[in-house]
Amino acid sequence: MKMMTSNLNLYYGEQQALYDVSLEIPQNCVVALIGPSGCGKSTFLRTLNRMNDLIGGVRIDGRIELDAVNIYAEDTDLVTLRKRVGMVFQRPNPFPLSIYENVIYGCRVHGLKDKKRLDEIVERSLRRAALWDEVKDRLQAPAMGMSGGQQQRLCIARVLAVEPEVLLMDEPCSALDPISTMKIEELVQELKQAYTIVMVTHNMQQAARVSDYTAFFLNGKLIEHDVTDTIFTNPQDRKTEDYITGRFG
Ligand SMILES: Nc1ncnc2c1ncn2[C@@H]1O[C@H](COP(=O)(O)OP(=O)(O)OP(=O)(O)O)[C@@H](O)[C@H]1O
Repeated sequence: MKMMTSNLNLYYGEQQALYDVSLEIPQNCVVALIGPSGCGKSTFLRTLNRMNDLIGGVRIDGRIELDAVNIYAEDTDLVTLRKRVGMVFQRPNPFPLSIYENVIYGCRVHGLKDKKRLDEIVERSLRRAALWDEVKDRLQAPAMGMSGGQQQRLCIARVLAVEPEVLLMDEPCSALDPISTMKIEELVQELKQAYTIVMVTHNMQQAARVSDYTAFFLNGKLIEHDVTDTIFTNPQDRKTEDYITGRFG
């Protein structure tokens, strides 16, 4: 898997939200997107699997390549793209279905029916999402009855069930308590062995703890990106330094 953006600009109607963003996303790494509110982190994240297409009046130019193919090409199949590049949202958003049905939701959409195969996928995905032991005896229980942290891991299991290559996470811990947050952070560390993860976070300690690379955005521009340790100990740009030392944002 090789993903990169080059000279990416995005406009909401007349208003430009991203300026000339060029970023490479290395395989089997965690890339953290940081920056003050409104700087374009979520907008950038959503371009990577074309979720912005769902918003009226959005226009982009520049390129986003997945394995050297422009994902904004006219013949891109969006269902396949979003299967390869899955997304986890800020607030856990399970469907009002059982735990089991939540996990295999995407597989059903893709037409899979074989019960034995679906059972395997449920177990494998819940194990990968570090949730299996907590729910294996109540797979038919409603997902809405789980804790917020469990619901978020269920949403991760739901994405993993369709075997993505890239996982986009938009502040996946912002609605969670500290213990659930720690579990998700540990899980992200595990998952990067098999997946590539791009994560928006407001929390700089979290970026420092879990990511390999960090990209700092300000006013729609990518100011600086580098190995996470370098960004936090020896940033090149004064604006990055001001942000990570808490002078603004
Ligand atoms: N659906 C939309 N329609 C119009 N403008 C939008 C839309 N979504 C975001 N914007 C604008 O684009 C800019 C970037 O917003 P975005 O949500 O990407 O920033 P962010 O860094 O993720 O912020 P936060 O950390 O607060 O979530 C902002 O000026 C915002 O107002």
